[in-house]
Amino acid sequence: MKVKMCGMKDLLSAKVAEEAGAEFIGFVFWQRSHRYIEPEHAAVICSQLRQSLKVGVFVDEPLENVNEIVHLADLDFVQLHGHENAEYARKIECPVIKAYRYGENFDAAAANKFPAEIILVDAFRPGEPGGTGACFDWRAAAEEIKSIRKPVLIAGGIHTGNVREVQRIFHPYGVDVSGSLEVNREKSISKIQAFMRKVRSLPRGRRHYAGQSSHSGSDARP
Ligand SMILES: O=C(O)c1ccccc1NCC(=O)[C@H](O)[C@H](O)COP(=O)(O)O
Repeated sequence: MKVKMCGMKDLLSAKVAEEAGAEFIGFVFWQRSHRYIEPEHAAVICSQLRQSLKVGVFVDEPLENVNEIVHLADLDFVQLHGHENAEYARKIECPVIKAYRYGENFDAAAANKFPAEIILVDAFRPGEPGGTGACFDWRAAAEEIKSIRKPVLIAGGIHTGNVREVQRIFHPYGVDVSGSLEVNREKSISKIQAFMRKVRSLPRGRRHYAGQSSHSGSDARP
């Protein structure tokens, strides 16, 4: 099961996450988030990452800004976390992760059709596009999420104490985690390391049922 650690704001945390084995490192380019990072700062951090895939998180951002940051920071993926449509996504100049919020806009049929490499399912909290620390109703969502024919990242309120349950219910391609890695809104080195230790200690169950694509292999690169 792959791990995306999101909301990195400093080089040390990003490097520790990479060294601990996180396959995806996320940077939030939505200015209203406390995890917002200036694109130039993110570009410096990205230039120091060797193995992890670099993901830029955007919320209804003008397309030209997104593509400018893709090239500035040499992003591997853009994560669309707002209400961006398919036409917008097709114009992004790198592979796309499309986020849906269970309880708001989640629709497995729409996810299957959306021009995205990976689908992320997050919790819905009105007025907060993401990074809420809330879980969605995993059991209620499980059957519908099973019908997604692409790699799926499960997000929302995941921590060392519940990631085993996420694996048991979904057997997802990966999990996305942010808030539980923080102390006083800053990433904690020990929490990053503890989360990766926990994930690596999980029994290797059956593989993800949806989206057995090239992303399910050991190399997550597009
Ligand atoms: O993290 C944010 O502040 C954020 C703001 C706006 C849109 C998306 C955002 N985060 C996207 C992520 O991929 C988070 O990791 C995901 O929502 C899970 O966060 P958490 O519940 O804190 O683990």
